[in-house]
Amino acid sequence: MEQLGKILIVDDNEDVLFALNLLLEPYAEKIKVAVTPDRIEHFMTTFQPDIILLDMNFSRDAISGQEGFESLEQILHIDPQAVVIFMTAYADTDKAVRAIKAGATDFIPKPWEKEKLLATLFSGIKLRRSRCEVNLLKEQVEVLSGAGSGAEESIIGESAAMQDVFSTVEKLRDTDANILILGENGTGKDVIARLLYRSSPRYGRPFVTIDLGSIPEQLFESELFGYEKGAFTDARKSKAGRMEVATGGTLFLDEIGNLSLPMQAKLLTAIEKRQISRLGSTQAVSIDVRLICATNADIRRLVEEGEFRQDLLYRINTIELHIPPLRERGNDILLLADYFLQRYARKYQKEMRGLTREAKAKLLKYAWPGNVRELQHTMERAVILGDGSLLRPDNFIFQASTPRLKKEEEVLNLELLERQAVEKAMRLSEGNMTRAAEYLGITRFALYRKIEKLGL
Ligand SMILES: Nc1ncnc2c1ncn2[C@@H]1O[C@H](COP(=O)(O)OP(=O)(O)OP(=O)(O)O)[C@@H](O)[C@H]1O
Repeated sequence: MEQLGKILIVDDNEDVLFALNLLLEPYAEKIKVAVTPDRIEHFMTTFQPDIILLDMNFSRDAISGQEGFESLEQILHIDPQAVVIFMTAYADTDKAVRAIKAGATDFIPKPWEKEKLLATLFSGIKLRRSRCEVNLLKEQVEVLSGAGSGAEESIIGESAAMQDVFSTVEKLRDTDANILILGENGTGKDVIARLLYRSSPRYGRPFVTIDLGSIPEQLFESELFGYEKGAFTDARKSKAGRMEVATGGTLFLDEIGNLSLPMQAKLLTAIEKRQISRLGSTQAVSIDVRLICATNADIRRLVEEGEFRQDLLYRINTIELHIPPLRERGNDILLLADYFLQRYARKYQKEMRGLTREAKAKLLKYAWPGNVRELQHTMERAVILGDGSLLRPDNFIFQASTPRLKKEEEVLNLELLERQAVEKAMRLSEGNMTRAAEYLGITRFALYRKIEKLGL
């Protein structure tokens, strides 16, 4: 049987309340009654009714309907999507017209005819549902209008490493698989996430981003799942969470490594059940999102250290895309430098054509720990401060001038490993050389030699 949702009846006549309760109980999800209008606000925030049956006349002034109009105004102020159906024993068309003009949905004279009352309530609930849907669509449109940003941006990359990335994106063109994008800061994970979205069957539907690195932990839940009015002190009106807004489309969770363990559990449940509940609500909402996640963290190490749930990782990494650091993209550095030079020369109206040979060599030699973002900022600074038609080496000043060791190289560097082992053994043995040598499995004499060699 079709359901009427949650109904709030506001009437001071106990017989009316009793009769309505009896009549509507088989059809309603839940019914609450308020015998005075001053209880309306309480029920609007705690119960969030779908339909409100409102008596026009309370005791103060029995026939003008004034109190009813005041209550209607109060209800619509709290929830502009509210469906309010007026009831009065003094039915007259003038008041009905006034009530509809003031925002009521319909009007029922008392005593009512059962069939007519039910028909009015059923069209009321339909209206309520479509109003809520329209509201969600409006939020989605807002999101969509922001999703195009960056669409006109070119993605530069001719190196083999980037061509690999593009060919994987191409293979994923018609799939709905969840993707995990891994890469250092500034490598272009966000750019690739948007490319995946634009080449997916969900293009044109919402693309919703949450940067988990930039929102405070206590807001994660309300951002992801939304909340009902009154769920917490500042929740003055209900709001759909990003998962709900993304429904039918794509949800991009940036910096997923920042998600706390309790939130990981909630996200996992939402993905598995394909439904969420807004904070302050017990009603489940179905969601259908394609997940793209990104992180610069070593996610497998986080799993080993118990900081990231393995089962969640399996859910989000159907396909893993590794975005190479800029220092592994060879000549792409120069292509990107040229691209940013043109862009900023246009922006700052400078007559700049390119870079000298020496400047190019300097850019190619540098390790770019901040990757494409660092190159972009470097070029912007150089264009602003530079003069002449070609940028020279002295237009580029880097913080780190020697190439950094790559992470894996650091891990495999024997001397570094030896130094760390000796330092650790000394720490554990609290300076006792015999014990330290035992920890390391070498003689005391060999340990002295090592300490000398490593300059410890
Ligand atoms: N291949 C590319 N071609 C052109 N511009 C790029 C490319 N890759 C990245 N960019 C630009 O570099 C900047 C950093 O890229 P993006 O924000 O996508 O990196 P990220 O890996 O998501 O960074 P973070 O780890 O900080 O989230 C952006 O301005 C982006 O437009």
